[in-house]
Amino acid sequence: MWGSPWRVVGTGSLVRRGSSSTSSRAPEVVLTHERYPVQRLPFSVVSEEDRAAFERMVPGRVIMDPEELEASNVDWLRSMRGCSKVLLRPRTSEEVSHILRYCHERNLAVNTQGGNTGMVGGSVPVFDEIILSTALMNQVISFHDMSGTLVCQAGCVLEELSRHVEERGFVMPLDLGAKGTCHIGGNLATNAGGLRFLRYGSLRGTVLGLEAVLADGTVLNCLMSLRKDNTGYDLKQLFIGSEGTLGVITAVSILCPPKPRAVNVAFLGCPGFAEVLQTFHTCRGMLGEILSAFEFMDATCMQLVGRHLHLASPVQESPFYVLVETSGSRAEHDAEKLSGFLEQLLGSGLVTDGTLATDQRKIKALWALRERITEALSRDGYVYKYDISLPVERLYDLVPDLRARLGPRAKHVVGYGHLGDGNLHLNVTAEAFSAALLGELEPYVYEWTAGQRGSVSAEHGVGFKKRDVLGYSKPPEALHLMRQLKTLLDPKGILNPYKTLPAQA
Ligand SMILES: O=C(O)CC[C@@H](O)C(=O)O
Ligand SMILES: [Zn+2]
Repeated sequence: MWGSPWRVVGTGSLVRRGSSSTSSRAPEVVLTHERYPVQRLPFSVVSEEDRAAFERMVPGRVIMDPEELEASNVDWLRSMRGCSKVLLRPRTSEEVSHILRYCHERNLAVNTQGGNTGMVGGSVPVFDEIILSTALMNQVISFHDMSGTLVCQAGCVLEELSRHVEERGFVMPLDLGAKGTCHIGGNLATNAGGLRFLRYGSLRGTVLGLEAVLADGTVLNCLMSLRKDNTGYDLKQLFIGSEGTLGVITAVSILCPPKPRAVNVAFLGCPGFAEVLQTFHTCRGMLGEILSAFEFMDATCMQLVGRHLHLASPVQESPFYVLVETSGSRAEHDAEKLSGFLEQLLGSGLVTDGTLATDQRKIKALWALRERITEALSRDGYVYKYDISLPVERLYDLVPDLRARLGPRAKHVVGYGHLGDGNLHLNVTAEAFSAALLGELEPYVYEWTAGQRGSVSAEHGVGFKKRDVLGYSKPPEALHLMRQLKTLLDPKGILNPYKTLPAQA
């Protein structure tokens, strides 16, 4: 019987707290330019006179204290370290404009930073770039109850926005593990994907407008709230996913869908990846439009979540686990549909055990198992991260392949991710960073991905770490056009240098 194996687990946290340095044995982070071959570009060095000028622009918000700077010079993964000596905290677009106009004139490089939760080194300086933090640009400007349109400053924390719109009967179309820390501006700048992608699609579709400050200080106000605006080039799209290299996003207008009245989550154990795929196929067909997430993780992920975060599996040990979420409008009807469907899965052998959660606390606990894998991995050692898009039927092939290839040189090789979006998170952990291990992983992983016509970055972006592998996913003509756009919008290249575009020979 389906009824008996269902068990529910205790509540878990959905917030990515602080940096991953929670482990007491976290090794010192070496300077990025010592680990990777990169030359400082000829930008000016911040002088006393510059500091005094910034102090006039953002009084009391020019940070030079080394301890405060430390948190912004090092990325969340503790894999990159810049050596910026100045962090600025503007409150308004006007202040951002004054700062950029000045930096443009003085040829000073700027690294925009939101919550600093990025995975590809895009949010931290590589050398001594000025850090422009959006932390104090955290005001909700308006919310329109009729349309569900939220307009806010770029530094609002995603989870706070979620709360704001949920109190009004709507949801943010974006949700991700770092929600307690990441900023909406950073989400747009990286075109973050996350856990609701299957349901609400890309941010490119739900963002209605934005305001950005260009490298020379020009404020580009495209903060529209219209569903339809077919007036030529859609300039906001240039800034979405540009990772702070074309302008600084200062405000956002985003369309929030109505909050689903009935959310249910099932957590299932599957005997193999073929069964995971078949379960997805069946879910799509049977659950139809109420299917809102389909995530998977392998057994090693579950072991690490147990070992490092003490979260217990709610189902019997299995080679794979699947999290299925439904979001609909009729609570009982949806729960019945899901439960009937799951019984069928169990009967067919696609699933060997499962648990169903219909109340908020249990739903959160099940999501925590999936959302907190990143945190568990960060406590396992140094993490090599790959975030790739692949044809769904090939999604897991690379994981056993790498396990065999790397043998004991890797501590763990895991695969998990947004199966419904064809997005694998392939992570390899080791005791410490090793250039030799990196050399075995790259370009192998990227060549393999390109061989499947996949993308070397499904949702985490390019940042610093992937800038030289874009050629695996984009033709030379596209890279050339990207560079031309960069030159047009940021002729001196002061905005987030060393990121997103391949290094020039
Ligand atoms: O840590 C990772 O590799 C993935 C992070 C995030 O995109 C997730 O889906 O949990
Ligand atoms: Zn993800």
